[in-house]
Amino acid sequence: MSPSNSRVTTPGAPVAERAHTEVAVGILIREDGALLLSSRPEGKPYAGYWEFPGGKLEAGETVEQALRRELDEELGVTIGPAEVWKVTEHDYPHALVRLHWCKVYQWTGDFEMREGQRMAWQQFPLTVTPVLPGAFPVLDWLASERGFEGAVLAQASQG
Ligand SMILES: Nc1nc2c([nH]c(=O)n2[C@@H]2O[C@H](COP(=O)(O)OP(=O)(O)OP(=O)(O)O)[C@@H](O)[C@H]2O)c(=O)[nH]1
Repeated sequence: MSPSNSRVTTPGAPVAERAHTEVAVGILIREDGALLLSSRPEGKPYAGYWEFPGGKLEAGETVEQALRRELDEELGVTIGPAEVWKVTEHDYPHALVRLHWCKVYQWTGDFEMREGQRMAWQQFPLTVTPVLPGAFPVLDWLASERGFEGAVLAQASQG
């Protein structure tokens, strides 16, 4: 389930054509393996779509710093160590994004949806809908790591 405008890339690869927007994304994984998804707040492109929490890097930030700041701003939690696991790109009409995906197993604080978004802990198949297309490749990798072979989105959430 990888749409043609999504692709895997190599960190540090040369950039051609449109400039990329660099994005840090956190895959928060609970002890039972559940994954945290949140909905995009009103006023943003793709408002209401479900995504992994994160946001754009600011000037001078590393991916880990940006992720720590975004998760504090959006969810009110302080994350433990976060290392980049995968890098993908997605070409949206509004932006060409490069997504730096980090798995996060430790955090402190109570979840607070500070931007009016919703959150859901999800196992495969995901039941939230719709999901941002830029997240599809990573969902496939996470599912295959777990030996989950069915559709990653439950029937009702496939669009
Ligand atoms: N956080 C997040 N962003 C994703 C995912 N998949 C994906 O394609 N994106 C894209 O990455 C970009 C993230 O930008 P954003 O608008 O959420 O970032 P931000 O919070 O810094 O926004 P702002 O400061 O402009 O308000 C968007 O273009 C979004 O469509 C995902 O799973 N999580």
